[in-house]
Amino acid sequence: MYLFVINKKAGNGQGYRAWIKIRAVLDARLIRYRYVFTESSSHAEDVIAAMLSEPEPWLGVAVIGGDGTIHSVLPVLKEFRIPLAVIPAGSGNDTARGFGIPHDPLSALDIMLGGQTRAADLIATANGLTLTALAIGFDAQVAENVNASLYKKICNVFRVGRAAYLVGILHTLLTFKPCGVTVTCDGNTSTYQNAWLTAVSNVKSYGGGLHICPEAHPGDGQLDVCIVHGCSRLQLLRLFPTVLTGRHVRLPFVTFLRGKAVSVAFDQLRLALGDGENMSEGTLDITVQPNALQVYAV
Ligand SMILES: Nc1ncnc2c1ncn2[C@@H]1O[C@H](COP(=O)(O)OP(=O)(O)OP(=O)(O)O)[C@@H](O)[C@H]1O
Repeated sequence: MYLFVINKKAGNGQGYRAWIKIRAVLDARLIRYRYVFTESSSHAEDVIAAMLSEPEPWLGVAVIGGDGTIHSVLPVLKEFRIPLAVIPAGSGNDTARGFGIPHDPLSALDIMLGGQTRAADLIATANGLTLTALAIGFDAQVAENVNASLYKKICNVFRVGRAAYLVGILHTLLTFKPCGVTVTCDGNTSTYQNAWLTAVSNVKSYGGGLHICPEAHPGDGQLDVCIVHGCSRLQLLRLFPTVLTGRHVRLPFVTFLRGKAVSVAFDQLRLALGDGENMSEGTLDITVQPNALQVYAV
């Protein structure tokens, strides 16, 4: 028995359209499933926990939505030890990208029905679990601005979700001011002046395909950290096209760290997002939870 969790709003309605296609295939192939349309993160947690408590032989929870919807089910999947299947229907879809899951809903369904799972680490903070990446500082502010914007909706209509993040970078550059950050990684502490962002990542990309930590692997038991510091606005602007391909690793104002426990303290209050969802605004103590989740992937 599979449980489908559908966020109709994800990707500006892509969630619902994907579900219509998926349901037709499930019915035609006589696959046993149940489904639920969730309204919010808290609704999802409650309703999924109640359903998974029923004595069914649950094979997996398939999320039809974006990274935020997946984020909402992580605690319950971890608790019940049920594998996650991803049917990408959001605007960013970095979870799908990180696990090599195709964008087409029926191809993604085939990955789940293929039955192969991979162990994935989770990123843990006092405010909850994250699967893809924690974005702290400028990158979080970009995502926050994008989520609240009209241009995200327009880009989703034209199925160019990534373009919304590029507009968001320009928008955020106009107001954001860098400050110092102190990062402790597995006990080693360093301070960086004029820091724009610190990303703590489990997969290579965030923000709809920005390869912020190109060496990250979701099952390696490690957190990959990228700190961008000591550069001008123009240099930051020129950094982003290079992040699309991961070429920013060569830039002198980009520092990478890797470890199991990371603490990030900006000198000023900075927004932190996990999987694109609001996590906190203060110092973050972050640890990796190795192999805490199974994900259907090839
Ligand atoms: N389980 C859920 N059911 C319904 N709505 C949810 C759920 N979890 C989160 N949400 C809300 O729906 C919003 C959109 O969902 P989601 O983040 O999955 O799609 P997206 O923003 O289009 O894609 P992406 O996160 O991949 O860029 C979230 O930001 C959150 O406010």
